[in-house]
Amino acid sequence: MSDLPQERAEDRATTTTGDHPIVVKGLRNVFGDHVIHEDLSLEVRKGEILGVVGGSGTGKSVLMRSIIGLQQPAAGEITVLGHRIGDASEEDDVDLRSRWGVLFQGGALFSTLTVGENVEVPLRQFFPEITDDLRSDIARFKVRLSGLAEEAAFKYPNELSGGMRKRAGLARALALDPELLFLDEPTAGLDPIGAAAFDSLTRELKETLGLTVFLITHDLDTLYAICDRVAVLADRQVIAVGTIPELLALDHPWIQEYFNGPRGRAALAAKDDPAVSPEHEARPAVDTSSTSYEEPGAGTNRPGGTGA
Ligand SMILES: Nc1ncnc2c1ncn2[C@@H]1O[C@H](COP(=O)(O)OP(=O)(O)OP(=O)(O)O)[C@@H](O)[C@H]1O
Repeated sequence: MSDLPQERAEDRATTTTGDHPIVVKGLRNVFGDHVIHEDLSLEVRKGEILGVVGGSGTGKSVLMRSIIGLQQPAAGEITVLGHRIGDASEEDDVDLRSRWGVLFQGGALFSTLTVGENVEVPLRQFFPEITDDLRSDIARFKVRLSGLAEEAAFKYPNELSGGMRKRAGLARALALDPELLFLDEPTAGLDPIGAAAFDSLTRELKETLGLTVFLITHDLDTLYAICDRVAVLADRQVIAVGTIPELLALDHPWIQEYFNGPRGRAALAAKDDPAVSPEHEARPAVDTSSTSYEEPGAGTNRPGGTGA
């Protein structure tokens, strides 16, 4: 293991869950005889966007599912917002689940419901007492907050572009004003302009809403553009956590290949070039006044072809 996680292991002794809304210790996940995680530990800092990277099949999604209680680990302790996952009473469990939002790969929208109705699903589930009108108003607000025109609330998922579906999934993830946002490959399948716009939206929402974001991605541009730190999964563990410069200083072969390979260097060059950085988008990422269905962020200069 590199120096970075070792330092973090020492930090753990003094960790308060207030500073670290997500704390994972000694996690083990196994499917049959396939060990996915072994003694995996990770802490997510309050208010950060933590990028989670690793080769395909290293267990990024399984880690996320373990944190949100959808995957029962074979061993280990997961504490989210001060509550031990798996140990909470049913009431605490419901309270906890209302404090995070999740954008699954592909959006996971109900195809027979409109976007607005999709956003209303968690509102109905967790706040059954609110009126139909208020629920509908909240849903339309979340749709706008996610950078879609309000009219998109009345569309079905199959009437939307891939980028708009991601935003619709984001609107649903934001339905309950969460403290934690989990994003599983949010820019996968988006064109470079749509991906850059989604990155900017994520950063802007994190800052305006005070979110802590756990973001699984293969997209190097996303890592450079918006992540405060990056956690690297390899060899069944989180082998390092740090800023990209900190990770680049490590000599782990996968980290070097990932960040210093041709795509990594291209993403770094793009970040350092003011002409192509996300701050220079022609349109704001969150355009709550827009009434058009045009993909938000059109006019960005994100370079193409950098998704790993
Ligand atoms: N329910 C399950 N039953 C059996 N094996 C599973 C299950 N869920 C995940 N796995 C296996 O666990 C491993 C890790 O899967 P996971 O989806 O977390 O990988 P990942 O790092 O997110 O990959 P990718 O980057 O390709 O999305 C894979 O080998 C996968 O086949």
